[in-house]
Amino acid sequence: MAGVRAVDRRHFPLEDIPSIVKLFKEQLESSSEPDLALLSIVVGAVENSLTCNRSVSVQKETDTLCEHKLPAVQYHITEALYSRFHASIKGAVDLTQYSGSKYATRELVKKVSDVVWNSLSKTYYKDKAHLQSLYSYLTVRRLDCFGVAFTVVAGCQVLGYRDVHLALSEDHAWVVFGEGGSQTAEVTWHGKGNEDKRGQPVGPGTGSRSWLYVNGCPVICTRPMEVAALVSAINPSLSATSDAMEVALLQQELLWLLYDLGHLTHYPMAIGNLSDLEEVSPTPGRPPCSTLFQEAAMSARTYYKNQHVYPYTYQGGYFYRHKMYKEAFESWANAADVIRLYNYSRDDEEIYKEFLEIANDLIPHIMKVVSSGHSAHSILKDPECFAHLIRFYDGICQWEEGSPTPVLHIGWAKPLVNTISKFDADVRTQVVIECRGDDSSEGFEGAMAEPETDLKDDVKKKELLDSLLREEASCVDEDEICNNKSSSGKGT
Ligand SMILES: CC1(C)CN=C(N2CCN(c3ncnc4sc(CCF)cc34)CC2)S1
Repeated sequence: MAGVRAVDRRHFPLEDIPSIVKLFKEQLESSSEPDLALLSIVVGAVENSLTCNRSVSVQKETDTLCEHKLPAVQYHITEALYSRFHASIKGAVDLTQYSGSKYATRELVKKVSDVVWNSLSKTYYKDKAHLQSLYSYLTVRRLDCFGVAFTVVAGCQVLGYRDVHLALSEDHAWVVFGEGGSQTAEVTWHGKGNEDKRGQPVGPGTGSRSWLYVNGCPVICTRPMEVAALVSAINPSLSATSDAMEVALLQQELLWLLYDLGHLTHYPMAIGNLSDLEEVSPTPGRPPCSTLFQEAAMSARTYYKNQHVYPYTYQGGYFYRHKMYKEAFESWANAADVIRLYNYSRDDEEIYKEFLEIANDLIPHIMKVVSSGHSAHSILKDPECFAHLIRFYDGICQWEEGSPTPVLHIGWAKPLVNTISKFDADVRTQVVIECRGDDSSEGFEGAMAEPETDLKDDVKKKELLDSLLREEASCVDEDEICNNKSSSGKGT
């Protein structure tokens, strides 16, 4: 039985960001484990008070830079919620039922998941914001899918199990437990209308090569990384168009604390979250966000066999917003090099939407913007840009190959053909796209190499490309293609 860790009164009331950072620092540097329940209740209380049922006009008045006063987090509220969580978990789980082993069993993990699951309010909108913390769970009995997984891990910590940890893919969360974290268990739901698999090991997901389980390379959290997950999950959004600045600043400060303590090194998405915050309001003396986006990508390559997509879409989005279009193409091509060896399955909608937006919204927008200019340095005359785009589209085509669910449809073909046909033949023929043979594992590693742009023709790929252009020409305005071709001096 874990001793009930008294909430340390000394820190309260928490009235500003430095006092909350100090609480987190002490928890992270104390000898025993950081207390997930305590920290989640505290940041959930701050987030709730600053984002829920607040008129934006009020927000404007208090947004002066000098005062970062937060609505005070009182000791007695925190202590009451903390005790309520301890009592509900310990009251519902009779530990004498679960052998004397210091390791959790599947039955124990499932029991904690059931206690959380069955205590949630019956009907609520699961995708709403601000449902990720223990504050939400303990006050309104509402949690999102990540929140359920996090609360199960916090519950197991209350029961004294130090082996139960959060496992994170880019769109799902589950737990590992047992000696060496060798066992896995689903503890929450995923997506809409899917039967939950709670209690089952993370099974065929990895076999079916679906992105949802990142091909066996999830982020396996330590306790401090679970703190990083709860901090990453802080949601400063006040509305679809505005954020509560104090909540964003709190999240940024806490992420820097975790970064400095080394707890983000193996957590690419948390580094990406910090980079996004730094892009909006850079912290003096800290690395630029462009460096942080690169660190996130390096973390995914170093620790997760480059099987994560988001580090490259974080980076591509940054370059796009800063009109660094060639760099954006390269990041998106790197993202496609990740997805190409997955098979698209029904659980992968989130990443499908990500690639759809890049291919059919962001790239067409770039093409429109650069087509108006006539600079000699235009990306339309740059063979490396063309190479990045081909690598991007080819990665999506290969993603579809062998998948149970189709990816491409006519809606993809029009923007694709429009984009490619913006590059003149004399630019296209400067690009070599070497086929990396059939060994997908070799091809996979190779995919990370820079695309060859030697000035040699690769007949096979070029024929494929031209046939694609010809074939799809019927669906795009004939004249437009012909005009483009005639301007490049080369008919089909
Ligand atoms: C490039 C982007 C579209 C920008 N934000 C992105 N994300 C925001 C933050 N995200 C995350 N950030 C930290 N940790 C986690 S764990 C997880 C799976 C559900 F548990 C998601 C996620 C998800 C991805 S990807």
